[in-house]
Amino acid sequence: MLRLLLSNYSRSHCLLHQLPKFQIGSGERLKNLNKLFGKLKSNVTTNSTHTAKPALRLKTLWCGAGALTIGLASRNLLQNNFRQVKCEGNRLTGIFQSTLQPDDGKFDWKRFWSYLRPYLWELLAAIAAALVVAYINIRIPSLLGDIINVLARYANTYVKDPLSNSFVKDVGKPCSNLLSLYFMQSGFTFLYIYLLSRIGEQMAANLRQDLFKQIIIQDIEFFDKNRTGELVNRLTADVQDFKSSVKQFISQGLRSAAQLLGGSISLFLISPHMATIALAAVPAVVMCMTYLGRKLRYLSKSAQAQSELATSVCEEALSNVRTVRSNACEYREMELFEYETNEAARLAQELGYGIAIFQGLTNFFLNGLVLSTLFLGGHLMSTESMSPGALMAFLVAAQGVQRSLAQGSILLGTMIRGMTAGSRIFEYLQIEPKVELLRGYEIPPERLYGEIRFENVYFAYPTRPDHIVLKDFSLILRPGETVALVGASGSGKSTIAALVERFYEPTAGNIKLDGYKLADISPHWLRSNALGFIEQQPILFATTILENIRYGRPTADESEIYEVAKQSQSHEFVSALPDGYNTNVGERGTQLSGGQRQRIAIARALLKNPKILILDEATSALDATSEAEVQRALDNAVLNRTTLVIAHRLSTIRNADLIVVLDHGRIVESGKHDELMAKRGLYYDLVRQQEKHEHNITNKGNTADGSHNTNAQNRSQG
Ligand SMILES: Nc1ncnc2c1ncn2[C@@H]1O[C@H](COP(=O)(O)OP(=O)(O)OP(=O)(O)O)[C@@H](O)[C@H]1O
Repeated sequence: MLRLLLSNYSRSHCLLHQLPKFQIGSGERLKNLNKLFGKLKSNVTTNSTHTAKPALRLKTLWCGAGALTIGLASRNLLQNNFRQVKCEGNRLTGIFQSTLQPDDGKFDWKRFWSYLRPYLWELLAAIAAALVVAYINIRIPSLLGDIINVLARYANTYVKDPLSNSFVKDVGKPCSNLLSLYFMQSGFTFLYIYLLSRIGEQMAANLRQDLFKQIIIQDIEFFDKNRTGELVNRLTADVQDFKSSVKQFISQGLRSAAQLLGGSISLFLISPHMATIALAAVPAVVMCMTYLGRKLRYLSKSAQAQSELATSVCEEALSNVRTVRSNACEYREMELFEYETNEAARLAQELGYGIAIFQGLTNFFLNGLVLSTLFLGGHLMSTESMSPGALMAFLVAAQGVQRSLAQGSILLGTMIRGMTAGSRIFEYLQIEPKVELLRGYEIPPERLYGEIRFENVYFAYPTRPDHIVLKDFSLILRPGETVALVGASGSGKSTIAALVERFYEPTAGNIKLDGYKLADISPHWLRSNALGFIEQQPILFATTILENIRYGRPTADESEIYEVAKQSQSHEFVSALPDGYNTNVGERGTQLSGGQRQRIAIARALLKNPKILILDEATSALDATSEAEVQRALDNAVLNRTTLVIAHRLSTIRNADLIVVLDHGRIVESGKHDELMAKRGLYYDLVRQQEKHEHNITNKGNTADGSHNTNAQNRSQG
């Protein structure tokens, strides 16, 4: 689908207005990624220990917290080993380690700030409102105390006439004060929650848009390496997690921080001596908690990566449901999904255990604080350095501090989740494509002839740099000529087409279009103006036929669309459909036959009126009748265009001006059809095989319907 998108105009055209905003540190990021991929390549065993190791270290730390931790450690170790065994022999073999990436990057605060900065005033207003609410919360107990004091005064008094009684007067003032505080509290609560939700939603939308932009402009190499499910997960679940954590952290964090500050000041005002002793232990506790927090962040990242893997299993199975069904693999997919989700749940539980232990330790520290206050305060009371009332007030204030600290430890869990999700989003935002879509020349229409030259091209796919696919490949495609590439499977035919499309860059040598190096030409211009690409199995979008054709050139009007539909032999069958051009083709075009999809794809390519056409085995997946129809469409399409045909069938080869026979990325023979037939080389063998194959198809056709429609006859009818 992405290749289609790149080779067409419309969606990439929209990118003109959405160029990446962030270009910082891409080199370093790529280096890190390369390192990471290098590591991941090593072997499954290393990876298994790699994921298990930090978890083990964390567990060693937890040992102090009791036997529960030891049980957990051994259980997890067993499960990690089990996972390695279980992954062998299923379609995820070798994949899970690539998603469980080590915690390499720190949270990018600078980037986070760049998303927050546009909403600075709203944020400041939200902070101010939250602080007012926190202040009101501190004030409310003392006003409640005033009311209780009045009530206590009248507790034993018999009131004859409640209205004439001074009680109403006495209680009226604190009550009206409290009421106005309640009003203010609800007003400011509304304000800060509303503002924070606005900021959160806008930030999330910006993040999603930037992430999508950044992903869709990546080189094809990026998509070879990353699974669609993973990418979609980052765009959805991670952005969602990040947004809710930021909102929660700011709103609750502000309240707790304000209360913590207010409480601590009260503690110092009541007894500076005891407050100093109580708070002396805080730095050690903070250090310990920070260490634990870092470990929890690693666990959180693994849990999120695993949940991403589970999503991609489900996404892949659902989007390829026909393949699943035809291989009767529903139950296998269920098992696989169950296994992956259980694994995600296990890791999330492990994180939950970590957070629970963290909070348990926090509570222990806080309770210890109360106990030592009592102990110390009692001692001070015994020496008459402190009154019982002051001790009581200190304890109440200490409890307020305790509550906000306990809340803080819960918030730490939220922060860890949010930072993990954020760093996973920022990780992709930083990757810059090697080939920029809009950078480069645009050849003026009057100088565009459509000559393609390969000059001593060497190429290896970035994912397999050691496997050289093209070796010293040179070829000229003259304007208006049709060149057919033939050769055994894996000989490099599709690779040549991909290089013309600039899906990849040659490792060495040059490819030129009308004398201009392809590397210097804008890939966006090239694909939207000069090249038309028709794949073996074209993919349509889940929209109408009209819009699918228009995808080739969004500015085209309906008459132009009907014209190319006629040229591609689509008009007749489309007009016969109940909704005509407004027929929805279903997901990936499944509601049309293979041949119909192919003809719509040809129409789409013709709408660009490209000088160069690339046909990647455009008819090889079709039956004889569809092939004849598509062939007629192609015969129209190639007229006056430079055409590169990746051929498996003799029909296309016979019409070609030049046939090039490839073997392991090298040209072994080339010439016209008859010349090659005469030479009896590799090409001859290929032709023999194909003639035999076509003969079999013809015989089958005869037996099935009694007709004598050979491929050749079909073509001649066309
Ligand atoms: N995206 C990719 N990443 C890594 N290697 C690839 C990729 N695509 C193809 N290859 C490898 O490159 C070689 C050439 O593949 P290519 O698809 O060009 O062959 P082909 O001649 O078109 O084959 P077929 O006729 O079967 O389609 C093969 O060894 C293949 O495994």
